[in-house]
Amino acid sequence: MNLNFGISKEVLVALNTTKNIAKLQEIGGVQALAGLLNTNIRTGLGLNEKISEYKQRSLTYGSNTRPRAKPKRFLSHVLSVLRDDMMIVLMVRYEPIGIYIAVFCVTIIVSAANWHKERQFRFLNELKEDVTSKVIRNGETERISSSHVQVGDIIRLDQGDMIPADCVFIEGFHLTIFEPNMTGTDAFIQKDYSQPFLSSGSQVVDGTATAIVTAVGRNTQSNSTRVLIEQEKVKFTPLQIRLEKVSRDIGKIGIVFAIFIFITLCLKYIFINSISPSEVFHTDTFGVIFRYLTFSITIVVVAIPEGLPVALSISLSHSIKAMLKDNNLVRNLEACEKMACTTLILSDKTGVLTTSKMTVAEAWIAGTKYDQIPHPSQLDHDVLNILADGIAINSKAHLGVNTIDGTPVSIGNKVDCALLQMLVKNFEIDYNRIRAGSDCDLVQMFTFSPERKRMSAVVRWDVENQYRIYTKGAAEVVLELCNRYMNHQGEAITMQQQDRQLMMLHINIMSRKGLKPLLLAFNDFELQGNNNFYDLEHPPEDELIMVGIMGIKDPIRPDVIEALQKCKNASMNVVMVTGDNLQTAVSVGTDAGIYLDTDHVALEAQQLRDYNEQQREEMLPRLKIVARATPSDKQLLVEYYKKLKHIVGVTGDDARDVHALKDAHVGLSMGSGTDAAKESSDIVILDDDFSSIAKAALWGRSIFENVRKFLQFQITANAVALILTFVGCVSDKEFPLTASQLLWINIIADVLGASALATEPPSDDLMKRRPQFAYASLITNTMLKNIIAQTVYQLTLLLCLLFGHEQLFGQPDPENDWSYKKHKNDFTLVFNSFVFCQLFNMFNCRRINNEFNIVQNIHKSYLFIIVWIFCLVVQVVLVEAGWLLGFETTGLSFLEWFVCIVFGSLTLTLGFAMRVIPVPKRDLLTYIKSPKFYIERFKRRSNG
Ligand SMILES: Nc1ncnc2c1ncn2[C@@H]1O[C@H](COP(=O)(O)OP(=O)(O)OP(=O)(O)O)[C@@H](O)[C@H]1O
Ligand SMILES: [Ca+2]
Repeated sequence: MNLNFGISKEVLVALNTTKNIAKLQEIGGVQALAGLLNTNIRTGLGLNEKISEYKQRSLTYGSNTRPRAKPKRFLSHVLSVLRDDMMIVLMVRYEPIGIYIAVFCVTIIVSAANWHKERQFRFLNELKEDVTSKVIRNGETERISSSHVQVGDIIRLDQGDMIPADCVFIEGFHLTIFEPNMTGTDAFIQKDYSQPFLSSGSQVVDGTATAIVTAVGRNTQSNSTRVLIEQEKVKFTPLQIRLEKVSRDIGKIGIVFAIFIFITLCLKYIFINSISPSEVFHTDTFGVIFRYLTFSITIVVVAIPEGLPVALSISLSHSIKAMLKDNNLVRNLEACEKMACTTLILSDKTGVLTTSKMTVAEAWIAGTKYDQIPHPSQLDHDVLNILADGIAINSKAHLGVNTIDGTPVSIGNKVDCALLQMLVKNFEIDYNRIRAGSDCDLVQMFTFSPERKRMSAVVRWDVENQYRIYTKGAAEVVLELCNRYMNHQGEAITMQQQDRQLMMLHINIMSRKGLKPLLLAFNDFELQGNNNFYDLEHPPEDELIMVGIMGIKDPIRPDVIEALQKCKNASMNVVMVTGDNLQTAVSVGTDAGIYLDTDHVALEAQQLRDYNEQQREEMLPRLKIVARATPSDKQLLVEYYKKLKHIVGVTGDDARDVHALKDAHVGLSMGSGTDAAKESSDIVILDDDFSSIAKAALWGRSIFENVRKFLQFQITANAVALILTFVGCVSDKEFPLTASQLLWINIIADVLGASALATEPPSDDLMKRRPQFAYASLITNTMLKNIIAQTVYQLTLLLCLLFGHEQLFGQPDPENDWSYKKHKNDFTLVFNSFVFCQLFNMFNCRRINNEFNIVQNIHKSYLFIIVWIFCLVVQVVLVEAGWLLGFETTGLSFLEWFVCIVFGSLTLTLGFAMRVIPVPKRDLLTYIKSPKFYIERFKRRSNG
């Protein structure tokens, strides 16, 4: 027990973990609980709660931050790179200083890349956990960061909110929460006095409530288990897994090469020096053999494309950062890759395709149609009052001002905000006065749901047992519930068949203009025997009196048309799924450019549900618009399209969209949407804009593209280096490239190449292609063509230099040629030409789809330029002054430098020539199956 509070942390924690109501009652219920926690269930933490007391609170009960693993420090990254066994082997041996420099460079660069990557993802994690909560403090509702929520805080929960900490229900209407369960059985649960315990991390799906916080941070039930789970799972994206495999396969080839080279070298040594078996273990021989071993290991290091996973990581983290600039917050790494493969997007209309800046454009009020909002003097007093009361009371929205810059902000449902705006601006009525007024004893609220497409509020009159219900909602739905309408004088008139038809006509006219027709109605009724309204399950929404229809305009976003066109070019289908009626949807869809051709289909969700499977399959490819849809329809659509082998992206903002968001390959939630939706999504579209989705696809595609660019570069360099070394070893040249040179080449081919090519900004051409097939070969035919051509060219060239050096340049004259120092000159020439070939080929690899402009957008690839210049400078230093560092090079003459540069730049010419040679469409590498496949097939054949 402590001094300030009447209840200990342990008791509170136990209360929520055991969900023990008896225990709560023993304490004396929530009211008493609040007392023990020095708080008030209506006004929240009090004024006298000074800063020191807030501190005392968090000292006693903890703070609401999620426990997390400590970030790895740079040094531990360095150590984990050094732990790489092969590096150690290279270091223990006495070697010229050059090798240490090389090892040092690799270590630092790889560690830096890993460290940077981890920081990036950590930053993202922080962003994605940045959730706010509404608390009542000093009687005012405040929005604070969830991490500042304290035990004893009274929090306000509305549809879509995330519950920030464990808490106990105080009061509310129809609170339904979605509790993600550790056992995987997620469930919707009704919460009230009988089930008052709310666990942190749950989402409010329906209703509203206030609750008192009882446990925060690591003391909450979900967090104590979550930490364990988070520590366990190291999740790789599918592409990462594939690249690991590619990397391993290439590594295996390298090992085979290395073993072969090792044996060849040893045998050659033994033969040439005709060493007898007894002399093999002689120290001299042993030293030589050990040197061969180190060399072979170097070959393995070169062969293993360590840069490949690094390239992907760099590309991923680079893309994620760039996507954030484009207002896409990536919550799940895998989503970036999947965005590249997405073939279909199920998009909401409101807010995504439209601006969601809603206004009332037209109205039908009490029997008269107005082409714009009427002046209040045009309306009967009673009519105006009922209209205003209905709008003010039957809504949870607010029009506020931004405290910082004074701009107006609207909080809550956008339709409701549009109506409030009309009250304030056109009718000059203060909705807050109505809400606070004596007429407004709100006893029950039936919040809006996309299924019911309407909402209602019930108020009690001063007169006993007299109540009034205000209902508003989708016009044709609420019209069904009305049997009377108000006329111009404010009298309730029974609705005849022809009246109803006329109303429908008005609704249709508004819809065809792309407006959302919203019907407002009310009814007075009596409820006998002091019935408790909290128990009322179904709202008394029948026999309503219709007051008016508001045509609400929601303009299309200006850049959406272009973005939709981009998706079309990229063969990404867009299907609009909306809760609006069919006519409104078709009108908006046509304007946006979704629904154009005669074979496009627009239908209501009900129709879709009624179709049989065959009808559906026939219609789905042409489907463009689904109207009157509920979140569960969205989920169904995801399922249908997945069956048709589509990679489906789905947008969602409502708490009820969580299932669709989770089921889809890529769940895209809206920045303005509910926390629940965000929590279940893979990408948060911060600005809600559809064009950001198109950009996400572009970045996703660019990841594949960049990995491929690097792959082409790396494989060429590897193949040439390995074959060259191999030929050198079996011939009389022994080591055409020394171990330190090979390591430098390794740095270029791996880490530097990865940094240069994996951070390339995407070109717009990417969005002119079909979506990436998720399991398409990573090496396309075009790449294969380039790899083979370059390898053949470079090898021919280098072997000519290696074996024909003297024929080409003549016998070096020791007196004139200052650079002639050792016989190693010809090796230096080979080394230098090799590096120059790679440097020029790096340009070729910038564009791997036969594009001719290989310097396109080069000014934006700043890392490419930096890396390239860095390589160039280091190379010149290594060649001209490398011997100082023990790098086993000699300087080159001007002629030799010229030759290296010309030979290197010829790779560009070759690259251009290759671009015109056509290749078959189907990836050749897909024909090559793993040995397992052939074994299986052989078994099948021999069996059948
Ligand atoms: N606050 C509200 N009060 C009453 N009725 C509403 C309200 N908001 C929307 N409606 C009605 O319910 C219908 C369906 O709304 P729903 O939220 O399902 O779709 P939406 O969000 O408008 O469209 P989308 O699915 O494209 O985002 C709307 O067409 C409108 O007529
Ligand atoms: Ca390597």
